[in-house]
Amino acid sequence: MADIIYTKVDEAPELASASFLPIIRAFTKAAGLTIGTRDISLAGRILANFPEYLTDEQKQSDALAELGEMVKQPDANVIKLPNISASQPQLNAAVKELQDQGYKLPDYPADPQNDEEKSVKARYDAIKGSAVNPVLREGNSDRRAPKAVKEYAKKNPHRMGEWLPSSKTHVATMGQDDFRSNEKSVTIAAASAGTAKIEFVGKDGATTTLKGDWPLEEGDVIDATYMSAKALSAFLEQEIQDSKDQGVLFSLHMKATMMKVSDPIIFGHCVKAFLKDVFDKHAATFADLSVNPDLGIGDLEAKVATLPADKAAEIQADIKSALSNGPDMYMVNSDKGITNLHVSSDVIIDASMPALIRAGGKGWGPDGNEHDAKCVIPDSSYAGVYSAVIDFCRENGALDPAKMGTVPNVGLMAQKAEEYGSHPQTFKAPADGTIRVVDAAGTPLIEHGVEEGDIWRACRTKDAPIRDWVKLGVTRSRLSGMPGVFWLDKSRAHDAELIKKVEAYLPDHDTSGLDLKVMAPTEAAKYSTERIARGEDTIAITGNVLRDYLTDLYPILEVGTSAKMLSIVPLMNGGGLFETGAGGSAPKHVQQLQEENYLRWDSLGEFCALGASLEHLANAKGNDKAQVLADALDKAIEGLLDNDKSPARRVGGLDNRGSHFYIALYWAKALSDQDQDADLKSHFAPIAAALSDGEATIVSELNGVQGSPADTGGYYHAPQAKVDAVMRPSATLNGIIG
Ligand SMILES: NC(=O)C1=CN([C@@H]2O[C@H](COP(=O)(O)OP(=O)(O)OC[C@H]3O[C@@H](n4cnc5c(N)ncnc54)[C@H](OP(=O)(O)O)[C@@H]3O)[C@@H](O)[C@H]2O)C=CC1
Ligand SMILES: O=C(O)CCC(=O)C(=O)O
Ligand SMILES: [Mg+2]
Repeated sequence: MADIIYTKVDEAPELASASFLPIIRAFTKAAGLTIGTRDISLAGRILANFPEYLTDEQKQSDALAELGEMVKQPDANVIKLPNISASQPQLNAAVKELQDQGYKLPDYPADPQNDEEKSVKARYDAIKGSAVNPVLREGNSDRRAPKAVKEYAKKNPHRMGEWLPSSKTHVATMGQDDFRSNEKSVTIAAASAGTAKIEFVGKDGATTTLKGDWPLEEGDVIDATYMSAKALSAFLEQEIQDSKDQGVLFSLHMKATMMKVSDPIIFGHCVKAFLKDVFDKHAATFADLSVNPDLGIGDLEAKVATLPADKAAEIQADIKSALSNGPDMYMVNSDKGITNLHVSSDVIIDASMPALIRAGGKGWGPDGNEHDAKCVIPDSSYAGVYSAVIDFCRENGALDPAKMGTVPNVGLMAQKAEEYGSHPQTFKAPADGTIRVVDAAGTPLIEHGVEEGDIWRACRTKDAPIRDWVKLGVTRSRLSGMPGVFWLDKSRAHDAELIKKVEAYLPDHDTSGLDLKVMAPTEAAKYSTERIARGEDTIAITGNVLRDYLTDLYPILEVGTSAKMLSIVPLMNGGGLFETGAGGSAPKHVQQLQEENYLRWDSLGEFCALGASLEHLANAKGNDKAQVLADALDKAIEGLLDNDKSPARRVGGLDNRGSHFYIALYWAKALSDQDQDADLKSHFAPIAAALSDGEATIVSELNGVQGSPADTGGYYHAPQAKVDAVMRPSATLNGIIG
């Protein structure tokens, strides 16, 4: 196995890899280290799952499965870049692109008619959504802003929108009949351990098994809950009307990628509520077209466009008038008319809510201008966190990045913890009846009366990850000297079980002198936000969903983006997984590259992950050269920030490729300046000199290509040679690195 595995992904970070990976390879080779790659891109995962449709040359191994095994080994050292968590439309588009390239893949069978189609659908469904991270995360999460990044942000505060006391921006949430309010939770006792099942019992007493094999171990915390479909619809209709009455944008914020079964259904309810008249009037036509509201207005429009012209025009006019009669909608792209409800994966809560708060509580409206917004977050489990921050900003004005403290996160995520591992246990109730979890001994553990269409789900949190998470919280608090807050609500069923475990496991550690407490999420958000405003730091020790939300929320407010975060996953078996940043794969950036050959992706997350990975390698294998590389990279990162060589946003500035040149230059300089390792010093001295002498030429070669379209030959599956040609345009730099 290579010393370090670097993942091949999609979109902007993958484009960046074409430029950065050759630099990594060249630098680490000098220390005798090897870098392997594994393809976890959406296209790569599709190809790996359909070998029987491909020629031998087209076949690809299942790199995700391999990595899933690797992360359980003590010597694992994996750098994980963000990948696409595909919605249905993204999956369809990737399949289409591959088919056009000559891969004879089957279409996605929305309504499978035979065993083969069922198998195809099941395989595609497994590729959808957040299918990668949960497999690799065999450890809990430690995400924080590196010191150099925080200091840079204080000296160079990013722009924050103004928060006015008159802002009408607010969060709307159900508060009843939702996942939070219906939750029940138990910790599995020895007598209940074994293979549990999930059943639906109809009004007539007939029992159907929804899931027959759910292995539970003693100590696991399980919880189950449901959201009432009727209550959800009524809530959405009321909030749509209220947006219109208040004259604020209507927006829906969810995580249809991670919560890939439940949230598309909730999204579909919202599409139907917003276009209620259209769905009522054209019910028969929509049934013929197999319109599925869960796929969004984008899919609806595509299906309507296949109708005879006059019918299509009639429905298109009805959709248009429904959109204009309703409240203004929060837009994904107002120039192109793409609304919040076009595709469920376009607006993802972890990124969308912080961006809105950073902008002073504003979202983009259909007129291309910023407006106050109603932020609909149907389930009330975590909605209060955003309300607390919004309320704080409304009362106190925007937070000041020049003075703010920091909120690092210790997140419980190992082994598919909590909601983010729940999709195999999420079901839409087939009829009125009862859904229940029955343990191996046949005893019902949890049950709920449900109505047809209700969304029911069960989550599991394993005991070993909880212990590890408590330990990581204590360790981080000790090392950083910061107080830590466990964001747990004793009035919520699942959290109450977790609090018992936290109380039981904390005494295993030396907590003397540490300030550790438990607070409900809304209070914790208020407390932590008040503290950052005063320049004070507080570790948020949270469950998996809040890990995801807070590691975008606070970084985006503190340092402008979550791309600059250090994101470490100490694997439970001793290895290291180093995630880059905390954000996603930034589709907008790819578009900009295609249109004007400019990539504004900031690879600082990759730089930080590489540094942490090298340091881990040094410690785990006693490799001194790896430590020298890590220390020098640290200096290079400081240099990059101090000299402002991160990518600018627009053509004319230094882009991603230019920032890679500077990291190489500063890294080589730091290596030739150090005295711990004479071999590395002498190896890098001429490289540093060549890079330094070539600076003007290299920068002009890199920047010279900007301004006209770039062709990478594909979006999901671009030929490497084409990507390399676009991403490595400086012959001078390539010569030195090569
Ligand atoms: N770990 C993972 O694998 C993750 C994957 N995803 C996936 O990523 C995709 C897009 O998600 P989305 O919610 O749009 O979030 P993104 O983080 O991709 O985009 C939000 C915005 O954040 C800014 N941004 C993010 N990263 C960087 C960076 N490195 N450099 C500069 N700016 C950055 C960009 O802002 P601006 O436009 O202002 O430049 C971008 O448009 C989805 O498929 C999603 O599932 C999402 C989160 C994590
Ligand atoms: O895996 C995903 O889909 C997103 C992950 C994410 O947003 C995160 O871990 O912060
Ligand atoms: Mg996230």
